[in-house]
Amino acid sequence: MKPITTPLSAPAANEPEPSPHVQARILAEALPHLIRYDEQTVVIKFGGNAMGDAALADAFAQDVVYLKQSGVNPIVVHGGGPQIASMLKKLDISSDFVHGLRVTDKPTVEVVEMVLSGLINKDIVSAINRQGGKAVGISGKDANLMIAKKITELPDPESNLMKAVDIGFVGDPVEVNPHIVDVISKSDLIPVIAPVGISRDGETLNINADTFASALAARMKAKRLLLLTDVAGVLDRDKNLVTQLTIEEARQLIKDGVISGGMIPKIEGCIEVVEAGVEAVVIIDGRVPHCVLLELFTAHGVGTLLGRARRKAKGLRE
Ligand SMILES: Nc1ncnc2c1ncn2[C@@H]1O[C@H](COP(=O)(O)OP(=O)(O)O)[C@@H](O)[C@H]1O
Ligand SMILES: CC(=O)N[C@@H](CCC(=O)OP(=O)(O)O)C(=O)O
Repeated sequence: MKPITTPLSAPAANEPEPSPHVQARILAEALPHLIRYDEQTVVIKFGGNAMGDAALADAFAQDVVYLKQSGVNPIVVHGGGPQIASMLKKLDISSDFVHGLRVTDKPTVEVVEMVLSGLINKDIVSAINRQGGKAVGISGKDANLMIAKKITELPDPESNLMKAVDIGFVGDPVEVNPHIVDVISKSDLIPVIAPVGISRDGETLNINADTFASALAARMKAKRLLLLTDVAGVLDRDKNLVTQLTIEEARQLIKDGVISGGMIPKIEGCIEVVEAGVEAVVIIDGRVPHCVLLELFTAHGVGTLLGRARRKAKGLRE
């Protein structure tokens, strides 16, 4: 694991505009990346923390439209943890987390669905459409996209052995039917998906958005899965950014407690995705404007890469 000390940060407000010649060169330099991702599926998970800032959310929407216009096939899965938390607070409903997952009773799952499939989904759809795209919002319930089963056991933090739990209406994907996503994205439309699933007996289940995006990316054999979050990437014990992780190193960081909270389902999802044959998953810093374009269309990576693709040198990707 090689820490880097200078992750790419947001540009300064007074940064000078590049000259037209430089702009043209930048476009020309993007060409090999455009060819590489032509007609490839890229699943992008837009985390609830990453969507807090309106300017950043607009930059994200612009990146998604840019990808679609460039011949890439972007599929957006969104989170909304902080937004669910603030709605629950308004309604005076308390909420706990176990192993990075929200304990979800019946009233909570109703709020989760309203916030994710209603408010947030339509906000993102509108943001993409404002940038000239044509987004369509769905959830894992539509056309049985994400069939899930209630989680009944989780690793015990002390023994690391699986232990029976009851965390309510929280689901783990068991069957992914991406037909509806294929139909939408084969046209000029961009699918935007809320991470709500359905059980075989018709119960609504709250699914962690990283887990949802990972299951979809794995099933669709996506070229890349990008997970946007509110940190520079995975941080080691000394809070340095880890630019690249193997599956074994990732598992060890969870066991050692260096990876905790919401980073656990992210990393567990990443491991499954890479094992399912997706070339690479990247956890990227959603606080950096245009982080999606930076990651895909420049040689500068912006987070932690887990997968088969290797970085050439510090901060750079092959
Ligand atoms: N080793 C780690 N490196 C980076 N972040 C970590 C680590 N361990 C725990 N975290 C936490 O995981 C959070 C990201 O997960 P989460 O809150 O679910 O974000 P999102 O809403 O973007 O999915 C970080 O803000 C950080 O608090
Ligand atoms: C089971 C579970 O924890 N579900 C999540 C779903 C939203 C989510 O994952 O949002 P972020 O990506 O913004 O964290 C929750 O209720 O918060």
